Amino acid sequence: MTASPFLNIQGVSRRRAGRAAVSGLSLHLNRGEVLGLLGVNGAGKSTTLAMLAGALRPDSGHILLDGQRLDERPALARDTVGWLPESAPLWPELSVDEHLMAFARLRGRSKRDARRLADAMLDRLQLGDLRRRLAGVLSQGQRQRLGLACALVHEPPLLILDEPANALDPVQVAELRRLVRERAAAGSAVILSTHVLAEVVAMCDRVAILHEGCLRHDARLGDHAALEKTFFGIATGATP
Ligand SMILES: Nc1ncnc2c1ncn2[C@@H]1O[C@H](COP(=O)(O)OP(=O)(O)OP(=O)(O)O)[C@@H](O)[C@H]1O
Repeated sequence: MTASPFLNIQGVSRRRAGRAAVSGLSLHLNRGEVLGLLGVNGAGKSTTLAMLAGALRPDSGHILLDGQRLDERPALARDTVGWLPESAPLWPELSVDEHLMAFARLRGRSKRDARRLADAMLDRLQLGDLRRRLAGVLSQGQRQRLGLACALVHEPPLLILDEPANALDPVQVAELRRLVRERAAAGSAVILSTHVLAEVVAMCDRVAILHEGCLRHDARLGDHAALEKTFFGIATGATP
């Protein structure tokens, strides 16, 4: 008997501003896997990720995490998911350290546990020197790193990253790649959206391509040239 997938998206649709943003999406992901979600602007990537994080409700269809329906267990996303949205939701008047403590506590960790996790994350993302700095005065790349740290701090089994390399310098992009592979090796399922095909090749095991809200491709990753051909075929309409 095959075990059911950790993340199981079953025929999910969602309209936004009167138009179909995601249509009948079915997709699954196992622990330890890294899935890259690709698509042109407006393809429905962020809408999909927001639904997985429990921040948007599907109009129809179901999302199951570890066999449980997200819509029936409101706390499930909070406990299970780490989400870096397209623009990291930070409080300008809180410090880097206060953010990490707040996120770990919001995810149900004890004060002592939160302290341990926050310290580990400050160290891991080289944010130690910035720990007392207010989020409101961080550079764009530093804010992105803090957003990433907030998504990761409670060591979530499902990690959802919406364009995680945005604003990061090349050193931090390399660190991001290591971090993603590390989380997957530790048993997390990771789904990330990006516009950079090289990021998918560097980080992912599988790639899914959305076009006009519909899943058009879901396969194990080939090389860069094969991915480029598939992506442009779908994006330009050359692949029917
Ligand atoms: N807050 C919103 N209100 C209304 N419509 C929205 C909103 N956010 C997105 N949409 C619409 O939903 C559709 C899918 O958008 P979405 O942001 O999911 O695409 P995306 O693939 O993430 O795009 P991008 O690569 O540009 O970030 C688009 O038609 C977009 O205009």
